[in-house]
Amino acid sequence: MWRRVASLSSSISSSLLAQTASRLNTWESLTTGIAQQAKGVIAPKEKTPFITFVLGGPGSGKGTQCIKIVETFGFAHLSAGDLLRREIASKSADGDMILNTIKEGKIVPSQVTVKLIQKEMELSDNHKFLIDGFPRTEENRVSFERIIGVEPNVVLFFDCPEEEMVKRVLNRNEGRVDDNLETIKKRLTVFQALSLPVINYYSKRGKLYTIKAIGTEDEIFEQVRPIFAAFERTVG
Ligand SMILES: Nc1ncnc2c1ncn2[C@@H]1O[C@H](COP(=O)(O)OP(=O)(O)OP(=O)(O)O)[C@@H](O)[C@H]1O
Ligand SMILES: O=c1ccn([C@@H]2O[C@H](COP(=O)(O)O)[C@@H](O)[C@H]2O)c(=O)[nH]1
Ligand SMILES: [Mg+2]
Repeated sequence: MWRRVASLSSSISSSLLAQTASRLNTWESLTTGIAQQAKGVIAPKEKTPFITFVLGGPGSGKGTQCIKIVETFGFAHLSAGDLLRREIASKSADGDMILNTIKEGKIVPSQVTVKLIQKEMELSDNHKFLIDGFPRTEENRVSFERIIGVEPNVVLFFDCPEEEMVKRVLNRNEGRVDDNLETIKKRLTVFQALSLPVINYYSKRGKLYTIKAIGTEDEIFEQVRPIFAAFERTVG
C-alpha cells in the first residue's frame, strides 16, 4: 500500500507512528520519498511496489492475459485505456478530448494518463501493479518515470501478427469506438512508430519478456506464468 504520511514528531514511538499513519487514509508517493526524509517525515515500512508494464499492439491480448495474471498472481490491473474510457463516461473535463483522441487512434497527452494511473496506484491496497497498454510512447515512458519516480520491474510484450490483431479487434464486439477497420489501421501505425521504440528501450535495459501471442489464451498464459512464478518469492 502506498500512503503519504503527515509530518510527525520523531519523538513518537514507531508503533504509534505506524498506527497513526495507517489511520491517515492517504498515500505515500515514491516520488516524494527522498523529499519527505529531508523534511523529517518518517515513512512506515511498506512493501516495495512491483511494476509490470504490459505492452503489445491493439488486440494482441493484453487485457485477456492481465485477467489471468490477476487471478493467478494477485496483481492489481490498471488498464490505461479503461481509465481513459472511464473519464469519457464520467464526462470529466478531459472527456471530449480523450474521446476524439481515441477515435483517431492517437495518444492522449502523457500528463493526463500518468495522473490517472498515479491516482489508481495511490488508492490501491496492492503493491503489485500490472499497467496495461502504457507507456505507448517514449514521452509516456519518460513522463511516468518523472512523475511516479520508478521504473518497471518487468515489461511484457505480446508479439502478435497484424492480421491476427485486426481479426481479434473486429470480432471483439464490446462497442468500443476504436474497434473499426479505419481506426485499427491508425492504431497499428501509431504502434509501429511510437510504441515499438519503448519496447526496444526496455529490451536494451534487460527488462523485456516477449510472449508469442498466438495460440489459445491458455497456451499463451503458459508462456507468461513462469515469468511471474520466478519473481513470486521475492515479490510476495
Ligand atoms: N489467444 C487468443 N485467441 C483468440 N482471441 C483472443 C485471444 N486472446 C484474446 N482474444 C480476443 O481478442 C480480443 C482482443 O483481446 P484483448 O482485448 O485482450 O486485447 P488487447 O491487447 O487488450 O487490445 P487493446 O489494445 O485494443 O485493448 C478480445 O475479444 C479477446 O477475447
Ligand atoms: O496510455 C494510453 C493508453 C491508451 N490510449 C488511447 O486509448 C486507446 C485504447 O487503448 P487500449 O489500451 O487499446 O484500450 C488507444 O488507442 C489510445 O488512443 C492512450 O492514448 N494512452
Ligand atoms: Mg486492452
